[in-house]
Amino acid sequence: MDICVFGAGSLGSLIGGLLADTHEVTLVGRDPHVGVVDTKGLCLSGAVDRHVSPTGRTAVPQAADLGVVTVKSFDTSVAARELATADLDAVLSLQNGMGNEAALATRLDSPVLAGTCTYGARLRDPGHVECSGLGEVVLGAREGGESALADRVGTAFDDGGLATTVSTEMPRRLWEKLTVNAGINAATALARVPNGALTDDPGASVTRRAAREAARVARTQGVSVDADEAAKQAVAVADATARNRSSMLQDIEAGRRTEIAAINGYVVEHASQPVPVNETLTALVRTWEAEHGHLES
Ligand SMILES: NC(=O)C1=CN([C@@H]2O[C@H](COP(=O)(O)OP(=O)(O)OC[C@H]3O[C@@H](n4cnc5c(N)ncnc54)[C@H](O)[C@@H]3O)[C@@H](O)[C@H]2O)C=CC1
Ligand SMILES: CC(C)(CO)C(=O)C(=O)O
Repeated sequence: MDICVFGAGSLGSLIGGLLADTHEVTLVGRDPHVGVVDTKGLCLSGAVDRHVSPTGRTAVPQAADLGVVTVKSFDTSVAARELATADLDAVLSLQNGMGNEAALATRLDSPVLAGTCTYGARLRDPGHVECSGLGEVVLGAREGGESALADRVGTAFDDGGLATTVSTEMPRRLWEKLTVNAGINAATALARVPNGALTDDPGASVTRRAAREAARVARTQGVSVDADEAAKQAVAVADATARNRSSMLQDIEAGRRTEIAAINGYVVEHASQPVPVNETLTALVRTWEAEHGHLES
């Protein structure tokens, strides 16, 4: 399969790198990283130890069987505009946060698949990405149901050695991931603590309440997510990833824009009843972003 990974930073480089021995992979990102990949190859380290040779470029190729989108959620619209210039048989988002698939589908003619990813990745140097943890990719039709296309992409990922599950319930899967991120990311970022700090009160109380609020909003959107189960799962993931610094904490520590709008901000935007914990977390992260010049356009 000819695969174009658009947004070859940490996650895109890891996923593209893992697939590069089995498929024709092009990493689309920014120099110096993609330039080094194209001339010297890509080194995978950490939980995976491999040197692979995907193509690296800064612009979208003319055509590919599959476009995999791994930009941060706030770059999805720009990514869609650039991907629209290519002839793609399908597009798959592996991003965190909600709204990415809809943003892609409204701008692209290609069918858009939804996906979640629990592999951990961190770009260490140009041409070098570290796998900070093995996980799995779950993918399927973005509105749920059976999909021959999802089956084909799932088989291609499986053949490439990625732990992959094809799901007929992607709306629920995406919301379940969102309840976890709503419970963990902003709280750890604001408190400047690893995920494990949220396994006991007072932190766990914030995590449970934010996850419950998100689950309730999911139900108003017609997606059945149990609030108590979501609360338990968010704390369980915080425990299972206790030593992780969440992606939002890493963004804040690096002075980068965060994905708050696609996580707690999405919960607030789609709530028909007050969601005070998500409102507070969103406002405080946005306050930090305003102080650091990341006002949303
Ligand atoms: N890093 C991880 O372990 C995981 C990340 N995710 C999610 O995956 C997404 C990506 O996360 P990361 O890889 O950590 O972010 P990242 O910032 O390392 O990678 C995104 C890359 O896209 C590039 N990019 C953005 N717009 C571009 C454009 N127009 N043309 C070319 N390149 C462009 C950026 O330069 C950057 O290198 C996020 O939604 C994140 O929440 C999900 C699971 C794990
Ligand atoms: C599940 C969690 C919180 C793991 O750190 C994550 O997905 C993130 O950091 O974005």
